[in-house]
Amino acid sequence: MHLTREEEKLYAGEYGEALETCMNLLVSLGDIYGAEKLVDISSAQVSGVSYKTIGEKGLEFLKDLADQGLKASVPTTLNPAGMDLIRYDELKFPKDFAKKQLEIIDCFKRMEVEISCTCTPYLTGNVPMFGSHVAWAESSAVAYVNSVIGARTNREGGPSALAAAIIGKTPCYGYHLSENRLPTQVFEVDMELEDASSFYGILGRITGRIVKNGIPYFKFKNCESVKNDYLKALGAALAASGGVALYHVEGITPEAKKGLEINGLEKVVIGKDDFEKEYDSFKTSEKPDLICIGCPHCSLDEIKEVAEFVKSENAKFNADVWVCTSIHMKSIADRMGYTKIIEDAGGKVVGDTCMVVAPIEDMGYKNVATNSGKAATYLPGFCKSNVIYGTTYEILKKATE
Ligand SMILES: C[C@@](O)(CCOP(=O)(O)O)CC(=O)O
Ligand code: SF4
Repeated sequence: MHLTREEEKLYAGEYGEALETCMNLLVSLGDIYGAEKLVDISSAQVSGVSYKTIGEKGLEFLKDLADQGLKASVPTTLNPAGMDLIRYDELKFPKDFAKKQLEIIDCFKRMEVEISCTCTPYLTGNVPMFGSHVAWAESSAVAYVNSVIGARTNREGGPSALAAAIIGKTPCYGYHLSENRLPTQVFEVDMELEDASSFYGILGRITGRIVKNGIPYFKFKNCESVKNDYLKALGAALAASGGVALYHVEGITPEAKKGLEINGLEKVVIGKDDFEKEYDSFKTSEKPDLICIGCPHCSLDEIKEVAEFVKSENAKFNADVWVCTSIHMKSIADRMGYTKIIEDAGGKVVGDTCMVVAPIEDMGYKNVATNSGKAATYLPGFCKSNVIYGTTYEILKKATE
């Protein structure tokens, strides 16, 4: 890989061992994947924040970097933590877990990483420009920023995104190069799109399994009903059930709008039967003990939908309801009165964390209802939960029965 003189110095340890370690990680990755050079990034999104997912080893690694005085050199946001960083006691997060989680957060703070703790940084100020290079971790955020925004990132892991944030560069290979951003398979959705993010979660689960780590190109019938929140749900499910980092939607996503060659690609038609089969796989008589909305983290509109459910149904929840979001979005929901409506009905607007990275299995939750295709894919493995799947309305309704 070609390095500039300055990069060579970093690599040779002339600016200290800590920066050398970061540089080493980036150059090794670049060498493995055949990058010719490093490229400047305009932002980073770092994952690997929950004590549940990184454990003691991860905490020690972060402490070591922070102790050596390393700092992010580009705007850098952070993935969800394992708990609400304000209300962890009230929400009954285990005390020793909370202590460790706060230590992790302290490390990131010292490294000047924004303690945003959200997987939807593109809703809270980390919005790269079309075509710009970034180093993002968190598979749903990667899918969104590549596909909906048209910025360029590989599916980074926590350490490589952090190293890129510190150096301000990432190895230029994979999705950073135009020739690797072309569709590999066409999916024609041969039915009217439903006006629900759970529909897109199912679509993402089905097509993700087929396309694996390729680049799907979607053809939809009634594109006008597609909202950003639905693309957020689609990308998240695609990235969880397959290894997708980028997808295109005809007439909607920016690179598809500029025109992409799809002649000669294999075409798969997805219809009602496929959806029914997938919904059937979740049929269960279990009653949920936790109902979770917000994977990926809720937009303001999605929080409003829950508040409107409460108002129109005059709802009182008799199971725990978590509406997971960023503290940015929560503070607007507080102002708009949505939080009060939801919490007066017995729900909680939970900041900074989610049902997957929180230690819900240690908090006594077994049967978890979700409207997210991604959460439905990860809950059994990450949290040993049984999954109940449905639209926002359907799963909230279960909390009132
Ligand atoms: C499951 C996931 O959304 C959250 C866990 O990630 P982490 O703990 O931030 O590494 C990660 C991912 O899909 O990239
Ligand atoms: S599991 Fe879902 S809510 Fe949690 S960090 Fe990943 S996308 Fe966000």
